[in-house]
Amino acid sequence: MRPQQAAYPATRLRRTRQSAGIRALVRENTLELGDLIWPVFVRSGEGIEEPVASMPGVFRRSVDKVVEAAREAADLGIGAMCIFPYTGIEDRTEDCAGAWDPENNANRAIRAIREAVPEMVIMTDVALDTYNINGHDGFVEDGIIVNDRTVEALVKMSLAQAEAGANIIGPSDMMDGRVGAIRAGLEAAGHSDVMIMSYSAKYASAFYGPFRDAVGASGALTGDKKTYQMDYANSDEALRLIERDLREGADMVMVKPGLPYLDICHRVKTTFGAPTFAYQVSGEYSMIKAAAQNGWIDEERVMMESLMGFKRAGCDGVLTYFAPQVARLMAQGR
Ligand SMILES: NCc1[nH]cc(CCC(=O)O)c1CC(=O)O
Repeated sequence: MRPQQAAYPATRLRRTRQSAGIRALVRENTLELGDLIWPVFVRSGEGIEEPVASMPGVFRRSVDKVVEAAREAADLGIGAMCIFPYTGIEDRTEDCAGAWDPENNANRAIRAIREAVPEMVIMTDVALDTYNINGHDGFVEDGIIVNDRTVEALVKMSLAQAEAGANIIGPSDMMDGRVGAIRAGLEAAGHSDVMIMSYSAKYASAFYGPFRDAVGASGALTGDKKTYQMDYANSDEALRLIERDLREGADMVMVKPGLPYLDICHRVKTTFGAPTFAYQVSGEYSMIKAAAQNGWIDEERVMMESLMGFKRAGCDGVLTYFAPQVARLMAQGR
């Protein structure tokens, strides 16, 4: 589409910017609470809300506190949450068996939220890094990340989450063939309504640093994730990954990180027209928080502007740690 317009002064583009009411009439995009998914961190214990040092305003909560937070979030109008477990180094193993334990902290949280806040949409994270002794998303044999044995484990992990009551399974591991295998596993187990949001175009990014602190992976991780997460110099490859995952049965796809990858979001949405999400990751959140704490930027305005950027790029929704803050701002009618 090419806009047709008369020459100045017949066209003065400032006319449609002259007042708040006019600007509202011609506004092209909107941001609603229904677009947001709130990532939360769950840990063991009771009555615990432990701040994550590198993510101001973000906590690791015990299951009872996650349920409380879910209730408050729902009352504020947040419709979806994504559950990430924190695992200390003492509970990490080479065989990652905690990942498919029905009683792990993530699955206990899913069950408790499903019970206490039945309307909440619950998304999960599927990858071995939060249970792995070495912090990697797949099994490591002789220093190599092994694909197919990892995929079998990811299917078991997904099934345990679906059993616990998850609505959306979120494979974030970047192994090949996992979406198809998880879909087949869900169908065979009678979970045909459980959805998959694939972290399809997930880049090997330094913006995940604070998250790895939050889940206890920073100390554990040996090396980097470049043999499975994407090279940030590539974008055609992102489209191939998205197409592959849609063909394997992904209901929704995700680009991650967010702000430095809006070009990818736009290409994905215009190419495939599938439900497209971006993850505004921990490092993006912490950068905004840190600059605001220094008094260098206006936190609320930068938060809203960054989130609208995702909508403008074509995203249907965003995973963001800002979700409760956005909800409180909107509750004040701002
Ligand atoms: N599979 C793990 C996973 N799932 C979500 C994030 C990052 C989220 C964030 O930074 O906010 C990561 C980290 C990683 O791949 O190392």
